[in-house]
Amino acid sequence: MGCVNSKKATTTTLTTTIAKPKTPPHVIIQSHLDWTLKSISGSFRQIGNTGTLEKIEEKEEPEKDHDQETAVLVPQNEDSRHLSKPSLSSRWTSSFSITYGGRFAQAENVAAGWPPWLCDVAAETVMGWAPLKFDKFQKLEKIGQGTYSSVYRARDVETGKIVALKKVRFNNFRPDSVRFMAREIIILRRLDHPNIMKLEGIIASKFSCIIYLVFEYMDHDLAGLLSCPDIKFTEEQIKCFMRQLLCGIEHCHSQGVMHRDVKTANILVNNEGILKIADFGLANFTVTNNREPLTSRVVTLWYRPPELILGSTDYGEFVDLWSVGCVFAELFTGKPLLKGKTEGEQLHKIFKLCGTPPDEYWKRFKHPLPAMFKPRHHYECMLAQRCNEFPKTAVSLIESFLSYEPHMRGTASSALNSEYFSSIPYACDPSSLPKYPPNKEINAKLREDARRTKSYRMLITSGALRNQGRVRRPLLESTTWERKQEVEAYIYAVPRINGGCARPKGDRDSLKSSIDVVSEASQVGPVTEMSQVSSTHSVPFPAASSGFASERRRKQGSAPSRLDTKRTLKNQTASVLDPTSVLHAENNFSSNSQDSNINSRRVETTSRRSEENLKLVKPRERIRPHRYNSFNWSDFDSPEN
Ligand SMILES: Nc1ncnc2c1ncn2[C@@H]1O[C@H](COP(=O)(O)OP(=O)(O)OP(=O)(O)O)[C@@H](O)[C@H]1O
Repeated sequence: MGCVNSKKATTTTLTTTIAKPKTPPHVIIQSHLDWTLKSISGSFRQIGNTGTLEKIEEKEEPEKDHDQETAVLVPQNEDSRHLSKPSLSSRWTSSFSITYGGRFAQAENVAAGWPPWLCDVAAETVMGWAPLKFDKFQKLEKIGQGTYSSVYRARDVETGKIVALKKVRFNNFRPDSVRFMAREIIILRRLDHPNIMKLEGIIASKFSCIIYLVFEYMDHDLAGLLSCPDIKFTEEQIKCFMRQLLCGIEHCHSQGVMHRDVKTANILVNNEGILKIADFGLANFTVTNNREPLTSRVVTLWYRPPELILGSTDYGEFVDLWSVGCVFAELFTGKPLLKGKTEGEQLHKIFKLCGTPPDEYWKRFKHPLPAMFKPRHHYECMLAQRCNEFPKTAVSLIESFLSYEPHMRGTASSALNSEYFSSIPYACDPSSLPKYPPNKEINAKLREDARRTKSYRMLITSGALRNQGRVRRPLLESTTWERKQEVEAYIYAVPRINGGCARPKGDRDSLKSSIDVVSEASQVGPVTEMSQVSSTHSVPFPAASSGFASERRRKQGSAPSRLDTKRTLKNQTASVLDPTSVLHAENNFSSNSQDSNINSRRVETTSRRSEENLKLVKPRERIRPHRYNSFNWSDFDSPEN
C-alpha cells in the first residue's frame, strides 16, 4: 500500500490528519502547480497546469512523520459529505476536494494504478493506497456467499500467507453504486481494532465492475460454529466471545460507525480464539451534519430491532445493541432467538418475547401506520422465563439490550462494565478456546441443503412428488454453490416439503429486490384508491415481499414458501402492487438519498436472482395475481402463533 505523504493546495485549505500509515509512503506531492507524484509505478511530473503526467527519474525524498501529515480535502458530494467526519477520526482522511486537491487525489490515484472509474467517483476510498495485483494471490475455495459478494480463501503466492478475498460486485457505470461500495472501504479503513476485521488491501479490475477486498483469513464464523450439534459453548467461552464482540462494537461506535448488520454470520473467529466483526457493507456513520433520513431496511431480520421494522429513519448505534442482545442469547441456546419469516411475524415474535410496548412507544412514529401493528392482545415480557437457564447477570444484560427504548439498551461500554463480566466465572482466555475444524455459515447451509435434498429425494423415491409432476432431477444433481441456490429456490417453491424457510438469507435480498422492483413498477403501476389516500404519508409498511399473505395462508393450513416472494415480485413487475409498499419504497428511495445506494448497488444481483428463481416456478403458479392490501393482527394473535 502507498500513503500520501504531503500535499499543498492553494484553493482549499481544510486540513485533516493522516495518521499512522502501516506501510511506507509512495506518493509525494510538492505543490499544486509544480508537483511530482511518486507511486509504485514510478515518479511523475505535471506538464504545465494541464494535469498531464510525465514520468521522471526516481528522486530520494526524506521521509516525513506520517502522524503530522496533512491533506487537502473537501466534501465532493452528498455521499462523501456523509463520509467526512474529521472530528471523529484522527486516523484517516475523510473528504475530498473537487478543486486542485481533488485533481491531485485523482491524479495520484491514477498514477498509483487505480482504475479511472474508481478515481473519478470515490478517490478518497483508495487515497494513499496502491492497488494489489490479482496474480499476487492464488484463489482457493469459496468460503462465503453474501448477497452481493462471494468470499474466497486465497494464498499470497510470495509469502504463502492465507487471506480471504471478498469479491464485491457492483456497477462501475453507476456512480452511486461505486460510492456505496466505497463507503464499506472507507469505514473499514477508519476502524482499527483487534476485534474488527482488518482490510489489508484492494484489488480493482481496470474495466470490469469487480473489486476484491483482501482480509485476514478467519477460520470460523459464529453461525457456522453454532450450527454444529457437537459444539456447545461454556459460560466462560460465551463471556469471552461477548467481551470481544462488545469491545469491537465499542470501537465502531466510538468512531461514529454503526454496523447495522450484526449477526452470527458476520462475527468471525480464528483458531486463536480471536473474534472479529466483519461485513461493513451496511455500516454507516452515526453523526453527520444535516443528516438525511436513513433507510430502515438494514439489519438481517432476525436481528433487527422493532423500531426499524416499524420504519424508523432516524436512529443511531443503538440498533446494533439490539442485534448484540439477539446474538448473546443465541450463544447460549445455539439457535436464533427470534426467527421471524417476515417483518410482521418478526414483530409479533418480539412482542411475545419482550411484552407489548407501552402506549407511548407508538407515539414516536411520525407515520400513522405503525399503530396498526399494535397487537390486539397484551403480552407480558417472557424474557426471564425464556432465558431461565442463563446466568442471572446475563439475563439482565439481554433484557437491557432488548429494550424497546433504544437509549435504554445502554452502550457497549456500559455492558462491558456490567456485573456479567465482573462476576464468576470470568471470561476465558481466547487462546484457551478449542480449535475447531473450519466452520462457517456456508458449511452450515450446505449441511442443511444436503439434509433437505436427502428428504426431498426420499419423497421422490416414495413417488409422492413424481405424481404431482414436481420433479426436476437435473437440479438436484448439482453441487456447485450457484446450482445449490437453484436447488434451494426450487425446493422452496415446492410447498409442504420442508415445512418452511430456513435461515432468511433471502431477507435482505427479497427486501432489497422488492424495493427496487416496486420502485420500478411504481412508475408505471396503477394508482389505486388506497395509494391516493395514503400518499400524504410516507408509510413505513413492510414491502410486499414481507409476505403477510404467506402468514394468512399458513394460518389457513398451507406451508409458507419462497413462492410468496416470487409471486409478489412477479406481481409487482406486472404492476399489481401493494400501494403501501410502493409508498414505502418511494419513501426509502427518494428521501433516503444517503442510503439509496444500498438498493441501487445490490438490487441488480438480487433482481437477477429473483428472475432466475422465477424461471424455476411453474408458469401457472407465477401468473396468479395477489394483492397484499391489508394487515390483520388476527393472523398472529392466536395461541399457536
Ligand atoms: N475474512 C474472512 N475470513 C474467513 N471467512 C470470511 C471472511 N470474511 C467473510 N467470510 C465468510 O464469508 C461470509 C460472507 O461474508 P460477508 O458477510 O462479508 O459478505 P456479504 O456479501 O456482505 O454477506 P451478507 O450479504 O450475508 O451480509 C461470512 O459469513 C463468512 O463466513
